[in-house]
Amino acid sequence: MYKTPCRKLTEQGLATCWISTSSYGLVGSCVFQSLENGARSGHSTRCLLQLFRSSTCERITFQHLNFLKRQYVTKNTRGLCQRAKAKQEHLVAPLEDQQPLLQEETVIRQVQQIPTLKPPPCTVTLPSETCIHEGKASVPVSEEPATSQDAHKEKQWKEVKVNLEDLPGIYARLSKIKLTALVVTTASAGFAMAPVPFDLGCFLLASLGTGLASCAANSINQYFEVPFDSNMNRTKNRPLVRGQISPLHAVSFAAACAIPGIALLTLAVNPLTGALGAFNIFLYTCCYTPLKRLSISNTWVGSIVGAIPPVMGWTAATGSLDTGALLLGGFLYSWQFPHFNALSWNLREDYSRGGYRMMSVTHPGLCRRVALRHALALVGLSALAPALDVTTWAFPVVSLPINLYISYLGFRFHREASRGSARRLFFCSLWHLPMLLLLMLTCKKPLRDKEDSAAAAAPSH
Ligand code: HEM
Ligand SMILES: CC(C)=CCC/C(C)=C/CC/C(C)=C/COP(=O)(O)OP(=O)(O)O
Repeated sequence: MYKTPCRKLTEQGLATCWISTSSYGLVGSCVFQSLENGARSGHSTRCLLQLFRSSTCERITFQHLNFLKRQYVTKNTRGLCQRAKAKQEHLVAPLEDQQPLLQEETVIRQVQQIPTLKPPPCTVTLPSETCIHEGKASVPVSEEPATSQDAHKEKQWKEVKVNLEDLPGIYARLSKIKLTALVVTTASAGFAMAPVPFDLGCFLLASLGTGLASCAANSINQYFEVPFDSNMNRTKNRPLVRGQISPLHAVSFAAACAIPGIALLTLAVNPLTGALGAFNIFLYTCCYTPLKRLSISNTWVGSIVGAIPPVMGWTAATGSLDTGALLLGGFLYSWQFPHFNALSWNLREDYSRGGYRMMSVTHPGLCRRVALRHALALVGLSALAPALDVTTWAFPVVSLPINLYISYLGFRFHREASRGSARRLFFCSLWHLPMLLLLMLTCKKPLRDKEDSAAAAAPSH
């Protein structure tokens, strides 16, 4: 009886391991965020945060890591405080609208004529002047009438406070949750297609680990692309671009997903699957993401990233990398070209504004040819499946209609090069993949057939 290579860790040991690692990371990032929120509002929380931070000022903190300095100047690091001077009231920023100021001045004059109304003295702490670790007193601002205080407050740099109930939605968008869901589906299909008895525990652990790894990869990808995403209509509302969470929070979330995810895959499934997951995070964040701005070859690298999850599903079930795993990966590899090339066709302006090197922008003919070529490749791969003993011969027949349809749309996209043909091909790709995987599962080669054919192939003594 075939024993799946799924490591038989005790359930509670495994659960403890995962819960402790990921909850530390997640709780850590939430606590950090709520402390940061609290520090802005309450003095006691500020002392607590100061305690937390001053206790770590000798040790390396996140703020010392260069890559986090880039986007946001944090308030609590000596070298990072901006020495902005409080803006003189009469100096108005060039982009500021003069109108409200004129109204304010009239209102101020009216207010000053009313003898009883004396606005209370106010002390406003300017963020750039509140280097918490220096414990600087708040900078007193001369007594101003109420309305201009509001105007003054309006001009101040404000940190966006995260409401804890918004975090699930923010994390979902950081993880590109719909893309991650389909990635996990492909990994599950790879697991289910493997020629071994189905192990539910291993299946769930492999799916969870792959999903966490995908969430981590997408979060890091978005962290690296903040400056460019802000230039694209499609991505300008992403959490980091809008400042809904800090880079430190996003990176903590990515770590809180990556560490337990890869640990689950390595310890609870098998080292090969864990290694593939870690490699894929590296490939997506450190190869594909920078390549997007350098060369059109990024799409081929991205297709490898998308092809690895079904291979991980197969290796999770079998513990080995064989032709069936590569076939599943081949399906995903080819599927991504019609999927993305069609999508990017209607995003050419956006992609060029974001400074990305995409075929649709620089090589439009190649973009359409590659999409058609790989749509047709899906027909060929479906015929290969029974030859490699992954499915029965019914699969190429039942999958032919949807493969011919996506190829037809690919042909129209290639010939017409219109927005409509591109949109139809992209949306077709979103249902074609799950449908193809479902048909593959229904046509999976029965195990006993495999054992019979293996026995028949074995030399008789
Ligand atoms: C070369 C590889 C790929 C590239 C360049 C790519 C690119 C994209 C882009 C730019 C979008 C639009 C996202 C948005 O609306 O902001 C998208 C949507 C999507 N992609 Fe891909 N993708 C690739 C591979 C994959 C893979 C491997 C999967 C899953 C197996 C996938 C599943 C999806 C899904 C489900 C959507 C719709 C998500 C939504 O509407 O929010 N993609 N893809
Ligand atoms: C196990 C594991 C690590 C799986 C990772 C799977 C994964 C994240 C696949 C995505 C493939 C891909 C290139 C998407 C486009 O990203 P993009 O940056 O071009 O999309 P964007 O422009 O919308 O940000």
